[in-house]
Amino acid sequence: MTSSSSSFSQRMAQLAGKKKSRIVVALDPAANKRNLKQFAIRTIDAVAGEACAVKFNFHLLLPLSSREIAEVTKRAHSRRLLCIADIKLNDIGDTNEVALEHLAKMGFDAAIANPFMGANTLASLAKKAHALGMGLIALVYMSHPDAADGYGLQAHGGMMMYRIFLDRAIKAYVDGIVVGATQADILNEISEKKKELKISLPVYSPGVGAQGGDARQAVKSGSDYLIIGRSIFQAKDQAAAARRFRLLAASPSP
Ligand SMILES: O=C(O)c1cc(=O)[nH]c(=O)n1[C@@H]1O[C@H](COP(=O)(O)O)[C@@H](O)[C@H]1O
Repeated sequence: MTSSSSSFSQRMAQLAGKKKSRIVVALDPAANKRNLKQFAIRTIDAVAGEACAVKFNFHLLLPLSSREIAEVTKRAHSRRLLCIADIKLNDIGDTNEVALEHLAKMGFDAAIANPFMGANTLASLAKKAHALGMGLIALVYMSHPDAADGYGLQAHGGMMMYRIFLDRAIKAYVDGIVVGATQADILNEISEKKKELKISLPVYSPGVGAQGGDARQAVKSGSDYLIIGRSIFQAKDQAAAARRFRLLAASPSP
């Protein structure tokens, strides 16, 4: 799907519209799980009708070969799911670019990066991603309990780190940002900021379910897509679990 002429954000929006789904399923098997490729393919087949993308973290990217990963991304594409590589990239420009090139070859449609790398390096990376036909998603405020230790720091001059990251993400023309579903205040603030700036910047929110975040509340606060792992792939009936979250996200609480 990387060869398509439309942007990653457009492809996500189209699939989300067609499937009436805001769900991105994180394929994060435990370290002792066997047959990882089969796990990924089975999960993809189960959730394909309920989700618009799948996300690969180091759970799969480290143990599988690049050929196996390419087979899995191909399967996902055949089931109309986009593929996001979650490597939270944060390095010097040259290294970032080599990483993106490898991910593009394996069939990824987008990658997640950390704006901590710096404003110019992030902007170059977004440009590189677009040249490869990929999207870039930037972390702005993570979902875990001590995310405030980094994203909630006050930087030099008194500005909060997450506001600096948001500013970098906007100026770099990234295709989306990550803000935890557990960060309702930040989601609301960013939603207001987007309205004020009249920009459309898709917000991807992990943290629903296993981490305690609420799907309906997150969407009400401004999440466009929900990244959900354990609550879906560990369910006995993965399709039913994905459907439940799809429907919850489709009807945000009043
Ligand atoms: O970038 C991410 O995807 C991410 C950012 C974040 O702030 N919090 C977060 O949990 N994630 C990822 O989202 C997934 C969440 O999985 P569950 O907690 O099992 O739903 C994992 O792959 C995390 O690495």
